[in-house]
Amino acid sequence: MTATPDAVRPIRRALLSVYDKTGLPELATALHDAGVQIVSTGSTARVVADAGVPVTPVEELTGFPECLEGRVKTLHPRVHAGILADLRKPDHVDQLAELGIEPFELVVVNLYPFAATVASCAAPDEVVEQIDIGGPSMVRAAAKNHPSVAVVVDPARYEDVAAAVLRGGFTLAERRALAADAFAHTAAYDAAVASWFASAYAPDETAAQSGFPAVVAATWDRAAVLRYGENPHQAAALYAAPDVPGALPGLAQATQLHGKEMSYNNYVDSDAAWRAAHDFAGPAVAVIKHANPCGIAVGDDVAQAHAKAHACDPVSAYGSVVAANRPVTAAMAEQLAPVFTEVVLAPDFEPEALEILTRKKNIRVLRVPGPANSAPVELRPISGGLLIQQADRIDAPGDDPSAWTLAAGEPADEATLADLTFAWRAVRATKSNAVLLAADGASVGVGMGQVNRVDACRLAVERANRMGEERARGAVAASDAFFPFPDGPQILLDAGVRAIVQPGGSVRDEETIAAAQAAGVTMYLTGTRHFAH
Ligand SMILES: NC(=O)c1ncn([C@@H]2O[C@H](COP(=O)(O)O)[C@@H](O)[C@H]2O)c1NC=O
Repeated sequence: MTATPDAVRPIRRALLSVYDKTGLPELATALHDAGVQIVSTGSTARVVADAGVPVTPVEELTGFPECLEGRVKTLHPRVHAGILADLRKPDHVDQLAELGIEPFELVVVNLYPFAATVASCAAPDEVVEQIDIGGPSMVRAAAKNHPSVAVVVDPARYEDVAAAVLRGGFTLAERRALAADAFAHTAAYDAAVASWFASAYAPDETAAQSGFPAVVAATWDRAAVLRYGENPHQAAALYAAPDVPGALPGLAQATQLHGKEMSYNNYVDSDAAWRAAHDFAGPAVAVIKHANPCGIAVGDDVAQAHAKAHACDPVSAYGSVVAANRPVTAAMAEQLAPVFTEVVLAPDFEPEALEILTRKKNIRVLRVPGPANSAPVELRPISGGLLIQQADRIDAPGDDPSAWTLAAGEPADEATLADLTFAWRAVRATKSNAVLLAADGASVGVGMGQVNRVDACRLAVERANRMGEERARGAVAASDAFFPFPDGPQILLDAGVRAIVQPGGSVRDEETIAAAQAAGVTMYLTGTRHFAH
C-alpha cells in the first residue's frame, strides 16, 4: 500500500472481536508490544488474555453485561461512539470528552460463519442465529469512519497491522483500502444472508413455485485483469466466486502450471472444453475452438481419447483448447506436444506429462479443481437485465438410452447404441443448430452453430468426408433438436449414416421417420432437447 505520511493516524486503542481466532495471539502481542490498549469481547478477550496480553473486557467499557446468548455484546453507544467519532472534527472530540468515551483507532472484526452454517445443512433456527449483527455494525461504522479508524476483517492482514503500528499507524490511503475491503466483506456477507432468506428460508410464492428468488444477490472477487477481452479493443477481467464454505471451485480457481497468461477467449473455450469432457463417465477428451468441439472422443484412456478426438478435424485442432476429464498422461502429452495448442486443462498431470508439455513455450497448462458443471445456474446479461436459467445437465430422462423410443428401423446393436449414446452427449456440447456424426466413440464430423438444421447436416457430412475420406458412411448421427423437415435427415441418410438419434417433437416427425424407415436406418427419439446458444 502507498504511504502518505501526513495522513498517518497513530493507533492507541484497538477493539478486537473475532469469530475466527487464527493469528489472534500474535496480533494481540504485536499490538501490546507497540503500546496499544486492547478492548475485546467474550472469547476473543479470553484468547488475548491467555496469550499474556492485558485486555479490557467490553463489558467493563459499556457497564453492561453481554446478554441474550451473545446477541448483544458491542451494540452500545460507548462502543459505537468510540468507533464513529470523526477525530478531524473538534466538535466530535469535545463530545467524546464530555461523554467520557475514548476513541478507537483500530477495529479488528470477523463475522459469525453464516455461509458455513448454511453449507452444513443446519436447521433454520441455527442458521438465523449465525447472522452476525454486532460485527457488521462495527465493521461498517469503522469503514465509514476510515479517516479516523483502520478496520481489518481478514486474519491475512494481521501482519500488515503489526507492521503499521510499529511505523506509527496506517496512512489514509491504507485506511481507505481497508475500508473498501471491509464494505466488500459485509456486502458479500449480506448477499449470502439475503439469498438464503429469498430462496431457502422465506421464498415468496413465485420463488416457492419456480425456484427463482425475488432477489439474486452475489458478489464476485476480481481474480485477474486480462490483457484484453474477446477483441484487443475490449478491456476484460476475471472475477471469481467468493471462497466461502460450500462453494465449489472450478475454472476460475484453476492453477496455471505453465504458459503465458490466460486470455478472455482462452477462458471461454476452456469452460466449454471442461464441460464437454465432463459429460462422459469414462476417459474423455474435448478439442475446442470458438467454444465448439472440433473433436471429442472417449477411449480406454485419455491418450486414446485424445488421438481419436484430434483425428476428427486435425486442421481445426490447430490453436485449440484441449480438456481431459482424467489426469493427462505422458502418452497424451507426447501426442499433444507437436500440435499448436492454446490451453490444455485437466484435473491433474502426470509429472512426466508436465515435463513434456512445459518444454513448449506457447501452451498454457491448467490444473482445474472440483467437478465440472458445478454452477447450478447460468447467468447471461441482456440489455437492462439478466437471464438466469438452470444449467443444462446431461441427466434428463431422455438422456438415458433405455428411455429412448425406437421410431424407425431395427433396434440398435450394442456397439451402435454405444455410439448413439456418445453422439447424443457430444452434440450437447455443440452450439445449435448442431448435428454431430460419430463412430467408435469419437466425433467424425460436426455441423455446429448453423441457422438452419439442413445446413448443420450438410456441414457435418462435408466435414466427415473431407479430403477423400468417407467417414459419414456407417457413422451414427445426433441432432440437438428435432428435424423440422425431412430434408436435413435425408442428407444424413444419403451419406450412409447407420443410425440417428434426435429429440423428436416436430409436427413433421412422421415425414422424417418415414425417410429413415425407407432407408432402413434406425432412428431413436429422446424426447429431450439440448439447445446451446
Ligand atoms: N451482538 C453483538 O453485539 C456482537 N458484537 C460482536 N459480535 C460478534 O461476536 C464475535 C466475537 O465474539 P467472541 O469474542 O465472544 O468470540 C465476532 O464474530 C463478532 O462479529 C456480536 N455478535 C453478534 O451479533
